Amino acid sequence: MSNKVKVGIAGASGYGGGELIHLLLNHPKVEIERLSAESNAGERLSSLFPNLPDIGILEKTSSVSLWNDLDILFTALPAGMSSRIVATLPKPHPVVIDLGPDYRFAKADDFSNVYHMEHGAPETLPSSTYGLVEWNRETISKARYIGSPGCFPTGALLGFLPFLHAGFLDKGPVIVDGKSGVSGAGRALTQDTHYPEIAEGMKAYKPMVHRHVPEMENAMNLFSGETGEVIFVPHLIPINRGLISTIYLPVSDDVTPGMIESLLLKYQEDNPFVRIVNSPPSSAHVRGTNRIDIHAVRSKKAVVVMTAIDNLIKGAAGQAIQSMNLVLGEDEMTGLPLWGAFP
Ligand SMILES: NC(=O)C1=CN([C@@H]2O[C@H](COP(=O)(O)OP(=O)(O)OC[C@H]3O[C@@H](n4cnc5c(N)ncnc54)[C@H](OP(=O)(O)O)[C@@H]3O)[C@@H](O)[C@H]2O)C=CC1
Ligand SMILES: CC(=O)N[C@@H](CCC(=O)OP(=O)(O)O)C(=O)O
Repeated sequence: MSNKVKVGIAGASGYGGGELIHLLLNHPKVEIERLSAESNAGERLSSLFPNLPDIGILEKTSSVSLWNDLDILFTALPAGMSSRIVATLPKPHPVVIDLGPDYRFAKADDFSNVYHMEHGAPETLPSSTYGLVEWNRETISKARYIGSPGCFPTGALLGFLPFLHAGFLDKGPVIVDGKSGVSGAGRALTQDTHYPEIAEGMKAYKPMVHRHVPEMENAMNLFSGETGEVIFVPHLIPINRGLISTIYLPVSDDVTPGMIESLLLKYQEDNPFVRIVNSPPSSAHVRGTNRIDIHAVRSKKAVVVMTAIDNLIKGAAGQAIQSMNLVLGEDEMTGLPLWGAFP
């Protein structure tokens, strides 16, 4: 009998779910036991993802018995769905790692204010935590429910938190300019992500009102104690994968380039998926990896921090597996790609 950890994936027909399967097939400690979908329930995995092997038929997410005897359940579902599934599961049930937003806020009201819906299982929130691994390892390793961060908050928080934590921020807001590839919007067709609408053009969307603003502000407070404003404007750019964040941080005069360099080198030393690079990072250099590349420059009154991640890996499936590794007591890098192909 195999002594591998049994995992299930709810939402296996989407981009997040597909990337989880791709990565978990190369993970030495786990066996993928169950896969589910909604409109695609009944389809074979390889007909939905010809890049993946034919490992089974996707069942209906709402069949509760699917998830009972697993060790880990990944949910890659629209907002509100994973907590509704959790509410139906008899206890004890697997540790739940949600790629969506249901477990990103500690309070049900905060979730409801941002997502305009009820939380499906508020009684589970005290056993949950935010899955930003580099800043929350200890708590993640003991949590029952993990809310993996959104893709934009991942790229931004991992870039600006070291500076805030070190007390370098001067008065003023943190400004984040985010640029995401189209897979960030999920697999379902919409007019905004339809090929002619997005190819050969770029645009900002939801300036200042994106749902990732409260998520960033909440995590900023949690991990650095700062309560300031995050000004965030996301942009959709015509690439499949990749997310770039350019962050403008007002800093006091006594923060020298030498202090910035030592801070970032220590950050890299402590975090195996953080790489400090000596020129602005490219989405092409992190594609297919769980890395975040970071570069920072000092101007007269600010530090500009530039980060690049693969939105489907470090921004979603890879980061969720990094959390799973902590829950399992494994090295956090197990089964995760540090380097990728280029070009
Ligand atoms: N894409 C990204 O870069 C990132 C995504 N996320 C988050 O991860 C989650 C999944 O995103 P992503 O994979 O991109 O989305 P997709 O749209 O690609 O996939 C959504 C999945 O949810 C299923 N689904 C849709 N409606 C329902 C429903 N009513 N009940 C149950 N299942 C349903 C779909 O099933 P079917 O195909 O059968 O309809 C599909 O498996 C979202 O919460 C997203 O915000 C987080 C970080 C980054
Ligand atoms: C390009 C694009 O559309 N990206 C998505 C963010 C993807 C993500 O991380 O969303 P969740 O917070 O729901 O997990 C957006 O801006 O809505």
